[in-house]
Amino acid sequence: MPYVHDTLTRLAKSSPAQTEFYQATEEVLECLRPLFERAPHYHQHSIIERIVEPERQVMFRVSWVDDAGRVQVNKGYRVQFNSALGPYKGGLRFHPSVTSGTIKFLGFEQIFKNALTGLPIGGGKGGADFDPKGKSDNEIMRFCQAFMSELYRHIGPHTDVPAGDIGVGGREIGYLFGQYKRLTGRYEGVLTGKGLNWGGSLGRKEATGYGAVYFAENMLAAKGDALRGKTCLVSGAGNVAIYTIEKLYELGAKPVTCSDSKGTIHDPSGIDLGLLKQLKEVQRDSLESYLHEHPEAHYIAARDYPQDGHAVWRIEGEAAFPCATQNELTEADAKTLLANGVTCVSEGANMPSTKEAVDVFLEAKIAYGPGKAANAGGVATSQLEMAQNSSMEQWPLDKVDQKLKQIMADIHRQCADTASEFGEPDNLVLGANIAGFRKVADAMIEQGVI
Ligand SMILES: NC(=O)C1=CN([C@@H]2O[C@H](COP(=O)(O)OP(=O)(O)OC[C@H]3O[C@@H](n4cnc5c(N)ncnc54)[C@H](O)[C@@H]3O)[C@@H](O)[C@H]2O)C=CC1
Ligand SMILES: O=C(O)CCC(=O)C(=O)O
Repeated sequence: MPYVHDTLTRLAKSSPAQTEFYQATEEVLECLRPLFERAPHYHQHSIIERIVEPERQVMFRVSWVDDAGRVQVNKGYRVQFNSALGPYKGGLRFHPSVTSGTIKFLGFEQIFKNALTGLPIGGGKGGADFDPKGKSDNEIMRFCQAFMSELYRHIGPHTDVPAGDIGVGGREIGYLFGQYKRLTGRYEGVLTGKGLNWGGSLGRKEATGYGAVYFAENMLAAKGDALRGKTCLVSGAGNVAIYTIEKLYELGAKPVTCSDSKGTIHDPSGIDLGLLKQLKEVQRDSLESYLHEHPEAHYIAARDYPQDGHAVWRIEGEAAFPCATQNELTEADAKTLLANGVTCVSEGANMPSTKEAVDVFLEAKIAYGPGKAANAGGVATSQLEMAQNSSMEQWPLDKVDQKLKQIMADIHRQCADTASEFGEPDNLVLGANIAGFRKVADAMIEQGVI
């Protein structure tokens, strides 16, 4: 259909050099072809033209002073992509690779992910090209305060509610919240992922990883299978990876890998979760230190791995959980995973598989859960945090976890039903994109041209 090509050509002209954003857009638009054939009114309302354009983008300078007294400058972003279903909702990423294209791809994915949760949240994302690695606590605090000194004007509990993503965890949310409160004088649910004794929700920290594992369990159950007893490959070593590993153990599976930007750990007897948490959540150390406690484990340094792809995906296993970053799993990786007997891939990260890798999974008809469905448990639980904040309650952990489990089952059912409705029952990419898009597009039509 010409509209995919036309839209991408227009985007390339109006928003140059945003390759990750084009990749995310192309996937969604390709999936919408059969919907548009059945429902041409989406064309008449120019929904595609409107949905690929953020409602608002803020770019700003973040100036802060490092420990040596030097002034440092970074670039900050908040993209308020779509508010058809509710206030903008989505994380903040602090990583040196961040550009406006990164934030736009993440914000675009967030629209459909948030729609799939069935909760009243629109799509947004933000961040900065700031590198938290090697910074002192005081530098992190000063950066967060400087970042919020601009961001606070654009957010609010009923307009836009940021949260964490790569490089933004509980510590950063604390500093951001403190500065928002200082600037506005308001104590309100303007951020999620907050500390448990000042407005946070039990279960939010764990939710993205747990949700990705629940999603895998749903995909496997639909095929008469389960995670119990399976050897699992996990990439990343941050928030999502750690709680993916924790839930895999709880469900009787054996996670044998994790990775950070410097290298991969393969521990055939199972990743030592207590040690991983200590290294990454407390010491903020490199994974190589895992070997001090477990000299029998294998460490593959990223610099020694020049091939196309990532070391995690070349290790034998039966289920795979990419939980690090975008495009970390290539076509060659996907082929190796299949050759090694992987039958389930559930994406904790956003867009971790390249387009070619996704095609390999879809062709093989394995249980493949795309990020916008499989990792939606994090943002869904953020919305549960918003609900608790607005009613000034704190729910017990089992209530939050039951809701999370149900939300992940509902997302899986929606994706699977929609995929079947369009004649491709195994294609949850198609199902997720059409199901998410329909909700947003229908709301946009009902709300008029704005
Ligand atoms: N935190 C959340 O609630 C959610 C996060 N996500 C996505 O999950 C992914 C991971 O995010 P978090 O765990 O929150 O971030 P994090 O900052 O806690 O951890 C990211 C981890 O991935 C590793 N990593 C980054 N680049 C890598 C590379 N090229 N190779 C190997 N490892 C690499 C880092 O070393 C780090 O250990 C991202 O794609 C994020 O957008 C998705 C939904 C919600
Ligand atoms: O919890 C949130 O609001 C956002 C989570 C997020 O950034 C994501 O789903 O990618």
